[in-house]
Amino acid sequence: MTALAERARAALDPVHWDFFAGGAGEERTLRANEEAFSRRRIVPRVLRGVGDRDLSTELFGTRLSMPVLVAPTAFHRLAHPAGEVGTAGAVAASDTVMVVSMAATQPVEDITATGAAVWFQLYPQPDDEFQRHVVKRAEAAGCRALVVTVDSPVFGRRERDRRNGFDDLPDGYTCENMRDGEGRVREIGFDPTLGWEHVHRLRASTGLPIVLKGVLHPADARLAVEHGVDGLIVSNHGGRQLDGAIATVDALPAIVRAVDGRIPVLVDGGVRRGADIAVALALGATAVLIGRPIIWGLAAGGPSGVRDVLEAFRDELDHVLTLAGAARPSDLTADQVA
Ligand SMILES: Cc1cc2nc3c(=O)[nH]c(=O)nc-3n(C[C@H](O)[C@H](O)[C@H](O)COP(=O)(O)O)c2cc1C
Ligand SMILES: CCCCCCC(=O)C(=O)O
Repeated sequence: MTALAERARAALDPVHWDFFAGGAGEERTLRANEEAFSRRRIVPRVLRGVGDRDLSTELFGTRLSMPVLVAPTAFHRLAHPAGEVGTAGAVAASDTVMVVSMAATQPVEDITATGAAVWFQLYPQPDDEFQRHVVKRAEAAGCRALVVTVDSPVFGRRERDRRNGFDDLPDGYTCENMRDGEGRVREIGFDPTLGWEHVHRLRASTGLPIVLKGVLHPADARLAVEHGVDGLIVSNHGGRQLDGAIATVDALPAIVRAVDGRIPVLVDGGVRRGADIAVALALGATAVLIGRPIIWGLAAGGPSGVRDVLEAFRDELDHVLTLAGAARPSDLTADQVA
């Protein structure tokens, strides 16, 4: 465990630590994500006159200062009283993008009011009318893209949570963006009957870019492009859904080949160091998302802890790029990963 994770663990209620840290089943996929990055080796290029580096990256009309986004994660107020608003403040200061979870514990309007660039994550909701309501609210709040999580036809078996009896937010906390037109908080629906027609309905209901999160098979990546999706996140939900699923960096190359540059491909799961980001970029990802380390920063140090995590990733990536002979993320190539 990293020193930061240890500080977070010390700050958190043990049941909440298990919720944040845990995965599904035996947590094979949770471990596999980090192990798969650890196995990769970078093959540096030399004498390339790298000079000043430029880490900035554009996604759907937003310029990010680095190819690192904050992944959607639930329940930030359980990590720190500053909650998602605190995380967003750090994201604004680091000039990148926060993907706000549908299970956020603060209203999306308060989160975008920090000035952070925000995308809104949505579990596809079986009730179309309610889903339209949530999407319109995210649009009105200024969210710049919708991230639709497609790896959760049912909720994963989180054995730590089952042992701890943790199945709901404690009193005093709610999923603030699950309120319906009457202001009542709805349960998040998980529906195994949903298919591509659901994406069509969503496409018809919003002009925002739609990014599918949780794609691991190249055939699904091809279908996503055919169905008019604007971007993909190669993700296994940080090992919280299908235990035994392929590690994300192992799935990435085939998906990049299937997409063939038609839409951006992002990846998350197990990204812990600047070298992991460089590997993902070299294998064709446009950017990565960070899940648990952001929560550890928030739990251990509040908004400034999140800022420290983001700036550490920037610093490490810049260092790795220089040593690998790349002035920009796009200079890295797949032949630089062994
Ligand atoms: C505590 C926690 C809550 C999460 N909540 C959501 C969520 O609400 N929606 C979602 O699409 N993914 C959710 N995820 C998955 C993350 O978006 C992301 O895929 C994963 O955390 C990346 O792996 P990493 O934690 O190893 O960086 C959650 C992950 C964690 C650890
Ligand atoms: C009952 C809804 C809880 C959503 C929690 C999100 C989460 O932990 C995850 O997606 O992982």
